[in-house]
Order: sequence, then C-alpha cells, then structure tokens
Amino acid sequence: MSSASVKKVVVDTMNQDLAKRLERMGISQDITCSQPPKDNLDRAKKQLDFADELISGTVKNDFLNALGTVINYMSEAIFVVNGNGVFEMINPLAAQLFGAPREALIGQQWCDFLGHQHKDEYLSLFVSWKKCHELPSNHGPKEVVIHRADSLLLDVDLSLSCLPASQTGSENLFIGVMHNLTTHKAEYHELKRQARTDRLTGLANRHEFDEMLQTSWNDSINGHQPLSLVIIDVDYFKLFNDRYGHVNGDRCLQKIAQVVEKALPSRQCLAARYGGEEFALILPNCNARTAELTAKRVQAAINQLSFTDLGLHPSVRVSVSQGIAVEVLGQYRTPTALVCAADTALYRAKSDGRNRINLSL
Ligand SMILES: Nc1nc2c(ncn2[C@@H]2O[C@H](COP(=O)(O)OP(=O)(O)OP(=O)(O)O)[C@@H](O)[C@H]2O)c(=O)[nH]1
Repeated sequence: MSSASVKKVVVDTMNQDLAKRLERMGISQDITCSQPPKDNLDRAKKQLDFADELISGTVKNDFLNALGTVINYMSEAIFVVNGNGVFEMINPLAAQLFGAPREALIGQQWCDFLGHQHKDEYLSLFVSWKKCHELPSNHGPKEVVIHRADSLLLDVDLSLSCLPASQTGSENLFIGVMHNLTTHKAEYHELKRQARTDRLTGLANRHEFDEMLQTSWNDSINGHQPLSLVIIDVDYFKLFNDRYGHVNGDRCLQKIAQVVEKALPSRQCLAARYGGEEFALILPNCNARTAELTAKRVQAAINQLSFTDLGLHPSVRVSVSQGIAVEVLGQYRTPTALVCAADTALYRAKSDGRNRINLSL
C-alpha cells in the first residue's frame, strides 16, 4: 500500500495509546480516533491490527515494506529504531529476546531495554548520530546486557547499522541485529571453571594456585600484611595405593581435599591440589600462629578419616606431613622463594618421622 492510501485510513478505536503511537509516526493528522460502537468491537480490533501494521512499518513505503517482510523471515533477531531510538519494526526473534510481544514493543524507547551499564553509551550514540550530517558509522558488534520486559537479564551481542534517509524515504533509521549469548556465556564460564579446577578433588588446580599466590604476594608486599603458605603431603601414599588400589587412593585424595578446604581460616584463603598427593594452602593476612593452628586442624581431621565406606578395615588411617613458610618482614624476595621455604620445611617434617608440622624459620 502506498503512503497516499495510508492517509485515507480511519481508525475507530478506544486505544488512545495507539493514537499516540501513530502520532509519533507522523501520520496522526490523517487518522481520526473515535469510540467504536459497542457491537462492533471485532471491526475495531481488525482496524487496530491494521494500524499496528502501519506502525510496524510494513506498509510505509516500498523499501520499508520489503525490509519489514525480509526481517520477519530472518533467522536473526532484528529490530529497527528511528533517530530517537524508538522501535519502528521488530521481528519475532528480537521480540522474543526483549521478552514482550511485538505490539507491546513498537513505539517504545529501545534504550529502556538496555542494561543500566550501557544506557548512557547508546543514548549519547543516538544524540551524536542525530547531530551528524554525514551517514553515521555502524556500531558494534558489542556485548551488551538486555533488561527484558519480564525483568530477566540477557547477554547479547549487538550491532547497529544505519539505513540512510535516502532509502527509508523519511529519516535515517537504525537496524539492530542481536545474537543471544546465553549458551556461549554458560559454556565459557564452565570452561573457565574447569581450567582452574582440579578434576579429581574439585579444589583449585596448580594454575589457579600460581595465579592466586602471585596476587596474594603483591597484596601482602603492598599492604605490609603477612602471607602464609602451607604445603601438605600425604604420608606413604604409594603404600596406600599398592594395598587398597588406585580407585581407593583417588577416593582418599578426595576425602583429604574436603578436610583441607574445611580447615581454611577465612574465605580469602585458597586450598589447592599442588601435585599428585600434595596440597597447598595460601593464607593471606595470616601470621605463623594462624598457619600453625590451621595445619593442626588439618592434621587432626585427617588422622580421624575413616575409610570403612570404601570397604576398608576401620583400622586403616592416613596422615600428612606439612611445611609452613610465612612472609612477614620481607625475608623472601619472591613467591617462589616462599614456596621453596615451605617445601624445605615439609621435607624436614617427612624426615623427622611424618605426620608432623614444620615451620620454616
Ligand atoms: N590414586 C592416586 N594416586 C596418586 C595420584 N597422584 C599421585 N599418586 C600416587 O602418590 C604416590 C606418591 O608416592 P611417593 O612420592 O613415593 O610418596 P609416598 O609414598 O607418599 O611417601 P612419602 O611422601 O615419602 O611419605 C605415588 O604412588 C603416586 O602414584 C592420584 O591422582 N591418584
């Protein structure tokens, strides 16, 4: 339908909102709104639907007509906003991402559906585009958070491109293409978690340990706070494996990991699997006394571990040897030196007879 025939349309409607929306589209002067006869609500409804089609742009001109048809068939989430950031068209997939029916979205401010952290950026983008005398450059793709109509937050990747006034027949319009990132994000976070976690025990792995040690070291030096490190090694674990099998050996390491994690004095601290049957505790802001108390808690709980649930005799027990080093007065020049000191203390605990705690002095 041409824009000339659009001007002939008369809409009977109770919906004053719709009249306002039509007004925003610049066609209000051609439409009269009156109360529909009570017995003719169906007709009024049809006219409303038709008027919505007008608003959605599908019959504005040949170009927009074609665009409206095309985006409705696209398997991408696509919407069109005018220079004021008001939704003019929206395809079903985009409406799904915004969490509302298309009719409810048309005429609304697009930026109202942006996460608060992005609003200013896009509002000023539209202001600068409006002022710009040349064709505005495209924006994105960029990761943004959509604040859906149902209040849920959704991560999407968004790009905005300009449809020039020469094509639209009126003003510059902006076409937004979105991709739902929810699945990718979830996979990314899961992969990130796996990359930092020891698969057998669920504790932090060596990679996470190294990073956390460096961060804690920097904080300790800059904040003049102590930093304690405890290295824990299971005693005679080869014998445990040889006697009870590697599967039970794995279960034993899992039990030890639980004990070690529970013994941490605060949430700032980290328990990691350092190597095969070795664990390590990073204790930021903890002095030697706290580190020793923590090591004693680990020792007592591990000595009490029972393996009857694995079908082993109640007399089966394990122990660990522990080495502690504490950075407090700048005596260790690097985090590696701190690890070496804790390792040497552990070696002494082993040679002194095992099931012991040794503090590096
Ligand atoms: N089941 C199991 N065993 C492991 C794992 N990682 C390392 N080990 C075993 O841990 C044992 C370590 O043996 P050693 O280094 O000789 O030390 P140990 O027998 O504990 O003796 P000390 O440390 O001197 O008290 C080896 O038998 C490894 O196979 C694991 O993930 N699962």
